Amino acid sequence: MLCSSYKLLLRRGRASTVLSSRVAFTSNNSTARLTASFSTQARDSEPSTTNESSAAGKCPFSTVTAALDLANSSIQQEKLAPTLKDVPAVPLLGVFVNAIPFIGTWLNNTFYKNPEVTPHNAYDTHYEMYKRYGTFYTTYLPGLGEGLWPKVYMIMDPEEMKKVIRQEGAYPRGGVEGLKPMAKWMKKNGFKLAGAGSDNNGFLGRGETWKKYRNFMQTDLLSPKSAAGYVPGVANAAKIASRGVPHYAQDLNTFFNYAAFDMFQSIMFGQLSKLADPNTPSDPADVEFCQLAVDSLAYLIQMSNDPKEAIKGAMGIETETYNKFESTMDRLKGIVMEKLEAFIAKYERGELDENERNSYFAHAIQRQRSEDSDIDEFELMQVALIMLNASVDTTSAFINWAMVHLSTNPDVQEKLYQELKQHVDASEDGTLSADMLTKSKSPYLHAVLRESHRMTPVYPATMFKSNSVDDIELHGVTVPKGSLVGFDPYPIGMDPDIVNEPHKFQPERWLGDEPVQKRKGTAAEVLDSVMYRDPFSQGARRCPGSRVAVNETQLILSQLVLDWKITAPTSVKSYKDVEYTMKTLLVAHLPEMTVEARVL
Ligand code: HEM
Repeated sequence: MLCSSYKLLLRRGRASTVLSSRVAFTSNNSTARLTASFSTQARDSEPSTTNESSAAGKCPFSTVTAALDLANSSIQQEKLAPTLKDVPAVPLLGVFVNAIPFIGTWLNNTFYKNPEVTPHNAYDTHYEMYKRYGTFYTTYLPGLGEGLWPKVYMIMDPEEMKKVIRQEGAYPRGGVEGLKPMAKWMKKNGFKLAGAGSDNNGFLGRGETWKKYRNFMQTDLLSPKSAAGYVPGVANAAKIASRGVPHYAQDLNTFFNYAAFDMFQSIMFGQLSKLADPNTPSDPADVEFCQLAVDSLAYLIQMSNDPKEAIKGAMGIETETYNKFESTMDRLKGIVMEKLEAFIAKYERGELDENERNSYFAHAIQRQRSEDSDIDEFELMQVALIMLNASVDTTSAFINWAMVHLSTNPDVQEKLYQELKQHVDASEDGTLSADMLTKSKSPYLHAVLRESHRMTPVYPATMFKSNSVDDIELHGVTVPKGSLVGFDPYPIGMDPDIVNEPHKFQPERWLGDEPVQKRKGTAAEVLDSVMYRDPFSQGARRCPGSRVAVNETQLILSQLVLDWKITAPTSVKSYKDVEYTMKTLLVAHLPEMTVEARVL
């Protein structure tokens, strides 16, 4: 769930073509120097945004200058500090000139030349934008930006993004804000989470309603201690799930959705749903829920990403996609509410077992029933529904990409196996524990996930924030209060001027202090910023499920690597041979793998 609507402009693809010329970065032999690249030289006054294109022509339908012709690119002459560039766009549809009926493609090909966006090319598109517009540009994304010109400032400098976060105020903008159809569905269903009056959009908005439910939701979930408390249950769920992998070798996408579901069920209810192990019975309602969770969010994101859908939605039109979304959510709600009611009844009868009593939901019932609580039981169930809905294909998307890299880099998989094996060999019962997964105990495991995030983030732009409090200076440009600023860390991590052999999966880049020291003072230094580290965003809206999602990912990958040697077919040599589709996030299409048992 997240930066949903942005996916628009920027989707998919392998960043197979890379450029050596770059805005904002200057090369000193092979080493690009940071000093210049991210320096923020103050300007006397706010410049108008510039489109430094060599204008193939003026579009007859707008005042916008036509897009940069790459052959005549002036990028090489770019100054040291990034100059704000402006992506050519049309009113309402923004950069999606193609979406204009009948003449859109001609118009775009002739004048605008904006990259075509498909559900399968986010990585390529993001890199292409970097190539054309550098590290600081304005783009126009309906469904994300607001109004006639849905403007979004895109930046890549972590220190500049921190300034935006500091200007967010008490009610920061959330990635979920663009999910208007979800707010509509919640209202139709009488959810208090939907907010009311001036606090419209509730949990998805930026007011007291968000704060109230966010506080309730993240308690017992987000702190390191709370998340660690769920590790034994998740480890158990992962161990059972791992048994199912040979059965799902042809359909690992389903396997990881089931595994993510199983692991989160152990957190939420302290129960073992065992969907990923076909040899144990499972509840058909759980199987149906998994599919509904994946489908409902995919429809939701599709509505935010498709400019026509976004505009129709803003006009109150219920499209075919909206209707599909609504019926999927209705069914999902039916399943979830029944499950929650059954759990509450069991709680009231005092029949929960020890694992269930220690679960997130059992604690949440206690908190909801405490004297100082301002949450009623229906609100509690709404919070749980949102969490359950967000817990399946977000986590599985993250795991999928790591599996792509492990299965195409057997040496990495072997090294990870050796690291993990020494821990389980030394343990009493051979079970993975929270202690084994710390960075100091399992540095290679952490490095594998960091490298996977660099090359194949679940979405290239990790956060969209608004400077709600005041105007702000970004790279010397005054950005008016209330602007939307997107942070796009992906391209820099894939730039061969900054990262050696960026298409090679090398966890060693993140091992120990030496690589960090080497990056210091170079353009690559930004990669060590906390802002570049993971896909969960930053600030008060950072994903509340981030810690448990990381634990789940580490546990299932570790268990799989301990139990099996998993190898991609020879036709899939690296992540570049793996297609992907934008759903809730970028979902890698996992190929059929060879699964061989390890002998412990
Ligand atoms: C690897 C898996 C996951 C990724 C990559 C991910 C990523 C994100 C991101 C980027 C955001 C937007 C943050 C922002 O607005 O700045 C977000 C929000 C959210 N995530 Fe996650 N997430 C994951 C797993 C989960 C899980 C397991 C849950 C279950 C609790 C969850 C629940 C939510 C909720 C409820 C929000 C909205 C929070 C708010 O607006 O305050 N996510 N997530």
